[in-house]
Amino acid sequence: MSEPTTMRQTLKRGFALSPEFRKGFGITLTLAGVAGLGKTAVPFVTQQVTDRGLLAPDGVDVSIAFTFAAIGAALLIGATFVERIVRIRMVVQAEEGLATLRIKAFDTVHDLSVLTQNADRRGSYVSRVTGDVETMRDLMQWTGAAMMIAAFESMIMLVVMLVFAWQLALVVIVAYIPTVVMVKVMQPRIMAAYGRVRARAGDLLAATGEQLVGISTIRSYGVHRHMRDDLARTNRDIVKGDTRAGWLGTSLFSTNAAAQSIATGLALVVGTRLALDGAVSVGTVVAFAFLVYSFAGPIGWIIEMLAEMQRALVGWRRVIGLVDTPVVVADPGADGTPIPRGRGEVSVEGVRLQYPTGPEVLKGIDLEVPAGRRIALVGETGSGKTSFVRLLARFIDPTGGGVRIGGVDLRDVPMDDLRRSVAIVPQEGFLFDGTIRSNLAYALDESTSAEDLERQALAVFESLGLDGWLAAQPHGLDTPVGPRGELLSAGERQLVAIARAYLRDPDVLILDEATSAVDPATEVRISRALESLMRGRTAIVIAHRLSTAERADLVAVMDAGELVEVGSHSDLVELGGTYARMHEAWVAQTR
Ligand SMILES: Nc1ncnc2c1ncn2[C@@H]1O[C@H](COP(=O)(O)OP(=O)(O)OP(=O)(O)O)[C@@H](O)[C@H]1O
Repeated sequence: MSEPTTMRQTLKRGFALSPEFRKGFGITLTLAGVAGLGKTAVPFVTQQVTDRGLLAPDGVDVSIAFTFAAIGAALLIGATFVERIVRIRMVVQAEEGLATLRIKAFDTVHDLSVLTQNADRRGSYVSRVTGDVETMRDLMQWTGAAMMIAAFESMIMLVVMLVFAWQLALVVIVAYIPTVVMVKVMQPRIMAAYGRVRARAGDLLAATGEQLVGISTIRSYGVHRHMRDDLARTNRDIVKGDTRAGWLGTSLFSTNAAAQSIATGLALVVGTRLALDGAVSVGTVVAFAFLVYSFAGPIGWIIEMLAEMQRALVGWRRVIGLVDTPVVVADPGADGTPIPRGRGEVSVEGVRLQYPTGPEVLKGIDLEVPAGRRIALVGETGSGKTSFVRLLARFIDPTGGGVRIGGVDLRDVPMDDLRRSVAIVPQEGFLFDGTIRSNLAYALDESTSAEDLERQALAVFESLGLDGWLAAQPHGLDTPVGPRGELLSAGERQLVAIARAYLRDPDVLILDEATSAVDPATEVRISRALESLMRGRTAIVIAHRLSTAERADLVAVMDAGELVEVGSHSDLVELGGTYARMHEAWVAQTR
C-alpha cells in the first residue's frame, strides 16, 4: 500500500482525491481572514478608547470613548457573523469531501483482487474506510480552518506588535523560540504514535471480526480466554500509543503556557520601563498587553489542536494508502472486448500462477473445454483446483499464459460483461441479509422492474424443479434469509444460490461442489437443480465426489499444480493412471 509519508504529500494527494475539500476554499479562507481582521480591531479600539477617550489631554472625552467602543462592538459582531458563515461552508465541504473519499475507498476494496484481500488485510480495510475517515471529520469541518484563522490572527498580531513597539515585540518573539523548537521536535513523534494507534485499531477490528465469525469454534475449543488475551494485548497497545501521543501533546502545551506567561511578564516589565522613560505611551503598554494576549491565545489553541491534527493526518494518510493500492486485476471497461453471447468455449493456454506469498501453484496448464460441455476437475486437496477456477472467473490474473472465453482473453473483457458471461456457484451459497427475492435481484440489472423480477424468479424456480420448495417457504419469495442466509439451511442456501446463477443466464458456469452433507431430499433437489442449471452451458465443476466426475463429459485431473490427465471418465479409468487409482479407492470406500 503506497501511503504518502510527509504532511505535504498527504495534503497534496488528499486534496486531489477529494476536490470538495478545496472547492471554494479560497472564499472560505478570505472570509476567515476577514473574521480574523475584525477581531484584531479590539486592541486598536482599546488604545483609542484609552489614549483619545479616557486619557484625553482635555479630560475624559466620553463621546470619543463611546464611539470607539461602539465601532469595536460592531466589528466583533460582524466578525462573529462571518465566522459562522465560514463554519457552515467548512462543514458542507468537509462532509462532501469525506463522502467522496469513503466511496473511493469502497471502490478500491471492491476492485482489489481476492489475493490482496486476504484475511489480515480485511480488518485494516474496514478500519480505513470507517475509523480513519472519521478521524478526519473534525479537522475538515472546523479545526483545519480554525487553525489557519488562528495562525492568521497571530501573524497579524505579530505585525501589529512590531509596529506598535518593536522592542516589546522582540521580547515576545524571543520568549516563543522554545515553543517553536518543541513543535519541530514533537510533531513527528506524535504522528508516529498515532500511526501505531491507527494500525493497531485496524488489527483490533480484524481480530474482533474473525472472532465473531469463528465464535462456535472458539466456544467448542474453550479458547475464549486465550482469544480475549490477544484482543487485550492489542487494546493495551492502543492505550499505550494514545497515552504517548497525549503525553507528547501535553509537553508542548506546557512549553507554550510557559512561553505565554514569560512573554506577557517580560513585555509588561520592559513596557513599564519604556513608558517611564517616555519612549512609549501608557496606552501603548496597556494595548500591548492585549496584543500579547491576542497573539498568544490563537497560538495556544493551535498547539492544543496540533495533536488532533496529527491524528487526522495519520487517518487521512491511511485512507489515501488504501485508495492508491494498485488494482492488480484491471478492468478494461468500455475499451474492452465483450465475450460474444452464446459462445462459452474455454481455452486455457500455458497458465501459470504464483501467489506473492508462496511457490508456483499452477505450473503451465493447457485445457480446451468446448462450448456447452461439462468438465469435472478432480485432484487431491491443495492440487490447485480452486486457484485454477479463480483464474477462470478472473478473481486473479495468471502470472503466465492466458485464459480465453469465447475467443477473448479475459484481461480484455470488461468486468461487467465477464460477470454476465461467467457465474460461480461456490460451495457455501453466500446470501445477503434480506429475502430470497432481494438475493435473486443481484443477478439482474438494476433496471429490472419488480414485476419482471417476480416473473423471472418464479420461472427459474419452476425450471429448476424448485417451485414446490419455494411454495413451502413461509413467505415464498419474501421469506427472510437472515444475515449470511443463516435462517436457511446450508442446502437451502445452495438452492437459492443456484437459482441466482440461473437468473443471470451465463454461458459459463463454475461450480464448486459442496462437500458438506445435506438431508437426502435437499441433496436430490440440489443435484436436479444443478443438472437444469448446467444444461446447454459450459460447466467447470470442482468435483469432490467421483459420481459427479462420472457424469461429466470430460474429467481433468490435477496433481501438484499440473494437469496430469484429461479425458472421459471411462477412458481415464481404462488408462490406469492417477484417476483410475482415485476411482478404485472411491469405489472400494463407497460400494
Ligand atoms: N490466497 C492464497 N495465497 C497464497 N497461497 C494460496 C492462496 N490460495 C491458495 N494458495 C495455495 O495454493 C495451493 C493450491 O490451493 P488450492 O486452494 O487451489 O487447492 P485445491 O485443489 O482447490 O484444494 P482443496 O481441494 O482443498 O480446495 C495450496 O498450496 C495453497 O496453499
